[in-house]
Amino acid sequence: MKRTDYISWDEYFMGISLLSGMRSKDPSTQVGACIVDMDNRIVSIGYNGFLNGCSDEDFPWEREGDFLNTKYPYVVHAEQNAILNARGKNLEGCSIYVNLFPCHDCARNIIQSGIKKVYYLDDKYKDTDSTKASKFMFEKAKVECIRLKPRTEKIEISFKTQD
Ligand SMILES: Nc1nc(=O)n([C@H]2C[C@H](O)[C@@H](COP(=O)(O)O)O2)cc1CO
Ligand SMILES: [Zn+2]
Repeated sequence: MKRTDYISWDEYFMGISLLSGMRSKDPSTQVGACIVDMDNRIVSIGYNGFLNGCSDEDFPWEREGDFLNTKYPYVVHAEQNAILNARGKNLEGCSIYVNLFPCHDCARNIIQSGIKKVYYLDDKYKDTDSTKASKFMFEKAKVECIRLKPRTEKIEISFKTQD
């Protein structure tokens, strides 16, 4: 008889986003994104971090202070990294799973890339103009935004072996 406690597609893809976000070195917010095609194949993955080929040590993780001394001008968002990691593959009709609602900059890129669905978990910046602009653009561009309501709060993975 087949197992009944297997994880759903949504839990699987959001789980992969969360696991990817665990690679992030951002001390305050870790974000992961997973792009999936219409056949439930993973096309690309990303998380928020500094620039390829540059030492992380050269950039600040500060949230406050002079703009140039904060992370904000330098950090590449998870969604943006996922889109760019696809290396130009056609993303038309794909979905993106991201554990935090996309900012306005990522929203523009998501729309322009052809992604048609955004699955998200957290909306902690919902009162910001950036998120309001994202929602306005997604609505105009007919990109569907779906807040996932997971069945469980936690999924555990184990590296334990049986030998
Ligand atoms: N959707 C998102 N994807 C992301 O990758 N990020 C990243 C950018 C920063 O590294 C961090 C937000 O930092 P903070 O302002 O919560 O300390 O998360 C942020 C958002 C929120 O719009
Ligand atoms: Zn963003």
